[in-house]
Amino acid sequence: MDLLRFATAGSVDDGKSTLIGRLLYDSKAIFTDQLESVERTSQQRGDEYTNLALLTDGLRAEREQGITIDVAYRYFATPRRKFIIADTPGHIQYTRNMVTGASTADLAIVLVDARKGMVEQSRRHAFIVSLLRVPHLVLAVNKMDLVDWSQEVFDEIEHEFSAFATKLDVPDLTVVPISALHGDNIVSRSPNMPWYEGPSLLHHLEHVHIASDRNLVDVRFPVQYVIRPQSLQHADYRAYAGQVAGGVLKPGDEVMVLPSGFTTRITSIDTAEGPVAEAFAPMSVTIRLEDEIDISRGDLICRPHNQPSVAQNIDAMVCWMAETPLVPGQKLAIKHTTRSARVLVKELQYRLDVNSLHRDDTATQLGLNDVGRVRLRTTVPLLADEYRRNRSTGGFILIDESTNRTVGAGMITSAS
Ligand SMILES: Nc1nc2c(ncn2[C@@H]2O[C@H](COP(=O)(O)OP(=O)(O)OP(=O)(O)O)[C@@H](O)[C@H]2O)c(=O)[nH]1
Repeated sequence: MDLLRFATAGSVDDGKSTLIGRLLYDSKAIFTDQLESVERTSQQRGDEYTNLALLTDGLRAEREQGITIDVAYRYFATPRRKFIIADTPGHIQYTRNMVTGASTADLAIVLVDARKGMVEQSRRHAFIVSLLRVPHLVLAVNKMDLVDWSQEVFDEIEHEFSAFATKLDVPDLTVVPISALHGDNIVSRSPNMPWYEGPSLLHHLEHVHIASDRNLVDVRFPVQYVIRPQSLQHADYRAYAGQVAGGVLKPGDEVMVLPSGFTTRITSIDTAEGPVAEAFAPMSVTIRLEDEIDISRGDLICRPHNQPSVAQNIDAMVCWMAETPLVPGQKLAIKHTTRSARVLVKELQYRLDVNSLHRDDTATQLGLNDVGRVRLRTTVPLLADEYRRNRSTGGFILIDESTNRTVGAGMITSAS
């Protein structure tokens, strides 16, 4: 069954937790005992309705014990599709959380409160969705019950948001009026808003076409592990494990290994479920090759006539996620696909104002949650594509070597 990964974004209290709770509740993915405890707590608190946010927040609280991860993943399924929700807490360090949650998403839902309309954060969220090139964007105008299900209010928000989205290069935008609390337009079309003719939110999530979002053209297989069994019996066995980042690989295909440049052929492709006749993104597979070539972690398998850049000069858009600013001259560690290196920040070309989309080329640093364009020089070459071509081989993270914390996320605009 096909899988849709999506992320949610909204300002505090826009109703993100309630929406996720509603989707889980209505898709019956909730364990009965968890549900009963939520119902009990709601009653104790004197809530008029079962407070679905308690469900999400309860799960979230569990996860927050585990410090390192900022994003919680939740799963649910309908007969049509499986879903993974990247649930990112809205308040603190929102850019960082959003980048983490949305970087691998097929779709992002930006929530706004119908009473407040578009606020600065809505613009920022939409901008980050476009920067990360999440292929599908949904604007969910929530709390329609609190504006009397008004078409006028909805139209105005839709209009304002669409106007901003056209400046952003958002390929696919759907706008849905909902009430997460009452379930309107979540699973089925709401009788309270007969003027709305589009799909319910879940219907859209189930039907949005994602198969063609994948890059099936450029074969990219960053090697994560070299598997070499110890036993003498299998002394000649060697296989390369990793996740396909692009293209379609098949046994018999001629391939090139970078950076060495040697060519050979694929003999077989294995998965946890056994051998397969072809592999494509985002499958995790083990590949065997005809010739014994010296390959190590961080190398990349591609087709001889379709290679990524082997580059040390990287121009990229960077979302900065640390309190201490990014400044030219700084040295950082970089993680790009399965390869690690160090970089020097050579130049900050401009900082982008996410509200006006204005480029400030007098900026001398990037602060927490800032986005800007930088020029980097790496210690070893990266096997890189432009982010717009491939989100895996075009993306990277920057790490502060003294604290080992992720301080930035980057999208490559050019590599040479
Ligand atoms: N009337 C009404 N209230 C809603 C709706 N959706 C959410 N709320 C209420 O809005 C408040 C905030 O909802 P949450 O789901 O906790 O908001 P959130 O965006 O998840 O907030 P954080 O988890 O803190 O980021 C709660 O009191 C909800 O009951 C809605 O459709 N209609």
